[in-house]
Parts: sequence; C-alpha cells; structure tokens
Amino acid sequence: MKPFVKWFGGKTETTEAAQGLDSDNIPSHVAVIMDGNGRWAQKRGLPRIAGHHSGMKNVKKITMAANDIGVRVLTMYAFSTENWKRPKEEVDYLMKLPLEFFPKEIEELIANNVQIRMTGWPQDLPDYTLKSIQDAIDQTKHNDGLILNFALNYGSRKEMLSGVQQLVRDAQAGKVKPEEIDEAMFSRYLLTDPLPDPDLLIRTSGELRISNFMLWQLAYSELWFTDLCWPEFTERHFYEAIQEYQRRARRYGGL
Ligand SMILES: Cc1cc(N2CCCCCC2)n2ncc(-c3ccc(F)cc3)c2n1
Repeated sequence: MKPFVKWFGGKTETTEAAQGLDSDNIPSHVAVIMDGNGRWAQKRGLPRIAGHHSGMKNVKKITMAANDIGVRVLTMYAFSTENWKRPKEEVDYLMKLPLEFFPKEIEELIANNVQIRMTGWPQDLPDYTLKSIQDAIDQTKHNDGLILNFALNYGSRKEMLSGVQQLVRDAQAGKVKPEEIDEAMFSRYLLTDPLPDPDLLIRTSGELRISNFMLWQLAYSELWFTDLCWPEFTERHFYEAIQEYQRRARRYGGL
C-alpha cells in the first residue's frame, strides 16, 4: 500500500479521500455513465437543460480528479444512440454542449497533457458539434497523458453488430479465417480499439442498469453505483469509488 502524499490544494475532503488510495492499484480505465442530470434539475424546479449544463461543468472536475491519481483512460458516456429520441430542443441543446465545453476547458486540459478522444458514430452529429470535437482531438493528439474519451452517439449493440459485419466481410474476402477469430481479434473490430477494457464502471443517479454501454468491454469490470445525480458527484465521491474498487481487489485478490 503506497498512500498518496500529493497535496490537492485546500480541498481537505478530497485530499483525505485521495490519500486513502493505494497508488499501486489505480484503475487504468474508468468509465462513467453520467446519469441524473435532468432529475437533478427537476428536483430544483429548473429546466432539464440546466441539469445538463451543470453536468457538463462536472466533467472537467472529475477529469482532473482522475488525472491527479494516475487514471490512464476516462470514458464519459455523454450521448447514446437512443438519446436521439429525446425532445428536439433537448437534443439540440446537448449537441451544442461540446461547443461550450472546449473553449472553457481546453486550456487546462492541454496544460495537464490530456488527450481528447471520441467513441461513437460521428456521421450523425451536427457539423458544428463534430468540428468542435475534431478541433479538440487535433489540438490534443500529441498529448500522452490521461485519455478523456467521450462516448458520443454511442451504442454497444450497434458497435458489436457493425464489428461482426466487418469481420464477416473480411472473412469473405479471405483476410480472416473463422478459426482465427478470438476475443483479441474481435475487440479490434470495436470502436473502443485500442483502449483497454474498463477496470471500473461508475453509474450515478441510482439506476442499476448498463444501458447498452460497452457491453463487451465491461465483461470483467467492477461496477459501482451511487444514488447521487451526476451534477452532485464530486471528486471525493470519485475517490470513494476508487477506494471501493481497491477494497474489492484486496478482498478478491486471494483465492
Ligand atoms: C452530448 C453531451 C452531453 C453532455 N452532458 C453533460 C454531462 C452529463 C451527460 C449529459 C449531458 N456533455 N458534457 C460534456 C460533453 C462533451 C462531449 C464531447 C466533447 F468532445 C466535449 C464535451 C457533453 N456532450
């Protein structure tokens, strides 16, 4: 057990929670289903989009908290393939969030050597959304620190089906023999390639579902749920999830 000694500024709660962590067992890839934004707003008599805006402001905070303890990949589920069914005005608002996020946050992300990545189908996104994201990817592509991976217009079953379709095309073209197909090869046909599978999934707002998110990749991941809505989820809560992950590793580490 190698406790963290780095001082996280004046945030004593955060510092205490981070210092309880074992720096030798930090999850390499943490995935987050950032749920409960609309509910957070409605509980306060605010419009749903106020919850999305508050949720967006929380993304950078948790990214920095993850970066501070050495997480290598942080995947944030921002928009699913099913979210297109939401009211048009809500979808329009959500599609503009990247345009608000980057001007505010890109400087600090670059200063912290963060690399931006997107997992999902870009072709369905509005041009302005895609340009905003592509600009951020281009500006950070030489960074080799934490990978901030936005799952945007992403759905796992669609991802797996499109991987199978490509694999069949490659087999029909003689590029792949059926008997060669194994888990490693199939993983290379998924949108998340070459990222490692998540070690830990965090889901906020009390929902206990996976919701068509990284179904293949989460096969062996620790799942951690909280009733907190995403906008209420702080750095201390993040470190508490990491502490629970480490406690489970210690407990199941033995036979
Ligand atoms: C669609 C959507 C929704 C969105 N929410 C805020 C977070 C809670 C989840 C729902 C709403 N956030 N938050 C950040 C982004 C984003 C996405 C890509 C990118 F490159 C930069 C920022 C975002 N995108």
